[in-house]
Amino acid sequence: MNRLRESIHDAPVVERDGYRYLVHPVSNGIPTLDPKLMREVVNGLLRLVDFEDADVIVTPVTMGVHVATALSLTTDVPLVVIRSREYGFDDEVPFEHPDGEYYLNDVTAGDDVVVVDDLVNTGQSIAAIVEAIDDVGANLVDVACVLRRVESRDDLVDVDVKSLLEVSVTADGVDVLDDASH
Ligand SMILES: O=P(O)(O)OC[C@H]1O[C@H](OP(=O)(O)OP(=O)(O)O)[C@H](O)[C@@H]1O
Ligand SMILES: Nc1ncnc2[nH]cnc12
Repeated sequence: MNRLRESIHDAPVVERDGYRYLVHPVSNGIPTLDPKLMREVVNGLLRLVDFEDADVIVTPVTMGVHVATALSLTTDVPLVVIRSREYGFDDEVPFEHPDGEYYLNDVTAGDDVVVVDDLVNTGQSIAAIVEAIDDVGANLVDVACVLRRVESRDDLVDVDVKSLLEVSVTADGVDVLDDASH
């Protein structure tokens, strides 16, 4: 059974400032995240992403962390979380993110990096992260997310993002466009 696809149809949609927000266990932490769904997500991403030679998995706060943690536990690839708080370490790299200033730590030149997030919509967040990783001289191996909203796909500049499920959130509900999760 494809739990991820089913979970999309069960997910509530709330409207916030004219933006349709899909409330999904993976991308919001509510409704309750079933471990079986999480396992399916992890197994799907393991098939999609090349972790073989990765030195580090990078994810931004907040809702990419549990996905990246599960992948780190499964692959033994260490994890770095991009924070919105400054720690002041020597190699800390501040960068502009759509949500304000973010900080990349512990990724250095030559590292092979896999970027993971729960959801990509406009791609602006991912684009900022990829630029920061490029600026420190690290190599981008793969960028992957669980859910890809396609409404704003055209805003995404020059970043190849793999996703388990492409979804469209319309006034009539949520459509699944492409499913790579099984
Ligand atoms: O492709 P974009 O349009 O840039 O949007 C994608 C970002 O939005 C979500 O984070 P959100 O801002 O909801 O923050 P959160 O993870 O702290 O909930 C998601 O986790 C991505 O990081
Ligand atoms: N966490 C999220 N859930 C649903 N839609 C989103 N669009 C951007 N972030 C989102």
